[in-house]
Amino acid sequence: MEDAARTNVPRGEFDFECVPETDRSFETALAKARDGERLTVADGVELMTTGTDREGIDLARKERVLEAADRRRAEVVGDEVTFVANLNNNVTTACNTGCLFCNFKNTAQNFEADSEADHGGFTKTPAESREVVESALETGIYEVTSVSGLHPGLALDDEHLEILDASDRGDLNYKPPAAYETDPGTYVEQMEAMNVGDVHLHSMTPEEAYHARRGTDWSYEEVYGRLKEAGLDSVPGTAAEILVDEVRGVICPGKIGSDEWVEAMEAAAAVGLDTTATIMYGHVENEAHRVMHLKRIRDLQDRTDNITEFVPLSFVHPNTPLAERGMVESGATTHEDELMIAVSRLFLDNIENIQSSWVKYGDEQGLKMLSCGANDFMGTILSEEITKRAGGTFGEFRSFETYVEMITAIGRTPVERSTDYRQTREIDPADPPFGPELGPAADGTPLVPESERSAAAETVADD
Ligand SMILES: C[S@@+](CC[C@H](N)C(=O)[O-])C[C@H]1O[C@@H](n2cnc3c(N)ncnc32)[C@H](O)[C@@H]1O
Ligand SMILES: Nc1c(NC[C@H](O)[C@H](O)[C@H](O)CO)[nH]c(=O)[nH]c1=O
Ligand SMILES: N[C@@H](Cc1ccc(O)cc1)C(=O)O
Ligand code: SF4
Repeated sequence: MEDAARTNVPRGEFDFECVPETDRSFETALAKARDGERLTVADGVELMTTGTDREGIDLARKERVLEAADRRRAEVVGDEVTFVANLNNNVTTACNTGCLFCNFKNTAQNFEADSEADHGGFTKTPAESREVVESALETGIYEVTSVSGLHPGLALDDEHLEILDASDRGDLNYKPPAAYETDPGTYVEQMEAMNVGDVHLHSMTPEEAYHARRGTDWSYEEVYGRLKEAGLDSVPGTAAEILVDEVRGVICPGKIGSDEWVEAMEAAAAVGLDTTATIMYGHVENEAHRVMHLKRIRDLQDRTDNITEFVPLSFVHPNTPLAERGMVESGATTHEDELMIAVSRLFLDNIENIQSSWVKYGDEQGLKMLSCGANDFMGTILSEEITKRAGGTFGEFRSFETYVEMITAIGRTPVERSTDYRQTREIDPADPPFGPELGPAADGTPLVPESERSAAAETVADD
């Protein structure tokens, strides 16, 4: 009875050990933040809650936190707002991991060759992935981000397939690829397929790397080493969610634990790959969990120094199991979102770039975040499935023109960047047209996504 009640309690009523209580004061924490001193978790909690001495968010205090973060942003990275010309290419939505915040996935059984189910998901063969990337590359894109469901037929490479085929363990989340209507190939084959013409391949989250070594004694170094060989350039630090196991136990009990996530990220760093880091917040967790997560990321970066950006991902709730089961009624409020960005900037003194996601916040609030501590405004992405399927409504593409217009409207400088931020190009707003120039096939021509390209061609044909 108690168990059932607990899994259905609304937001804020979970039985967590970590709670936002401290013996510090908001004023002391803010003074430390303004002086650039390294913050403790207690300091971070004071800032994130605008003081544990008061109920709710104190709006005057919130403004002071945002101001401190905005000032820090200006000191660390100046007034430039960066963005990248990239494409999302998700390989498959088949996944049995069962994360309760996710509506991107579809039950893998529905993808089997003999299934009649109309599941609405997709799997791409390596050849299909290559086509998507090739076509985007022609338009001037130079990064492909690829994150996918943990398809039971996906293995690292042929050697991994052999190991999985020979195993009689029933707990490996494996079924031979031939059992599925569409064969996704192996991870290595997908990397090789997407590694077209100097494109930067940003793929294989720690959760995917875990899937790519299941049933073997291979280390994460071994796995990331082979993937790098196949063309992988950097690793998306998603699957982090909240790196506190009592929260993971509620929202993603099927996922790797926090320690293993960190282990995989360290391995990626050890083989010379850059990574990003994320937090997905605004579901069942509290402010203490958010700051403990930041601490784990800061500690990791102290050791690896390979995290190029931190990305707060605000939970999108409408179509998710968490919402459907009545475990949450909404995502974070705008005030919480702003504090999340600001405290990330102040707490993560060893990560230069804080990303504002227009997918999660929309244009207006996404721009506001650039004055709350964020300095990066994501990428063009061309297609988006994760947030859309969860019920997000902010679309799937932003053109360079839109970026330049938005960023200049808030008095900041638009700057095109490479995935790793090592290459940047300031854009002159008085010199249109605007298009990517940093990639191999990027000659400044404005980007037009595939859907609009065919629509435009039809219009011409109609005339
Ligand atoms: C959908 S997974 C795909 C990659 C891989 N299956 C994994 O879990 O790492 C990528 C990330 O999307 C984010 N995500 C999923 N559902 C979301 C939602 N409803 N709102 C916000 N972010 C979400 C999570 O942070 C998750 O780790
Ligand atoms: N914040 C979101 C991102 N961010 C990733 C960037 O687009 C880019 O790949 C990264 O900065 C490396 O250059 N991507 C999404 O699809 N959705 C987001 O909400
Ligand atoms: N795929 C993630 C976003 C993401 C991807 C790559 C990153 O490096 C960071 C964030 C989402 O939409 O939720
Ligand atoms: S977040 Fe990733 S692992 Fe979890 S259900 Fe969604 S696709 Fe699967």
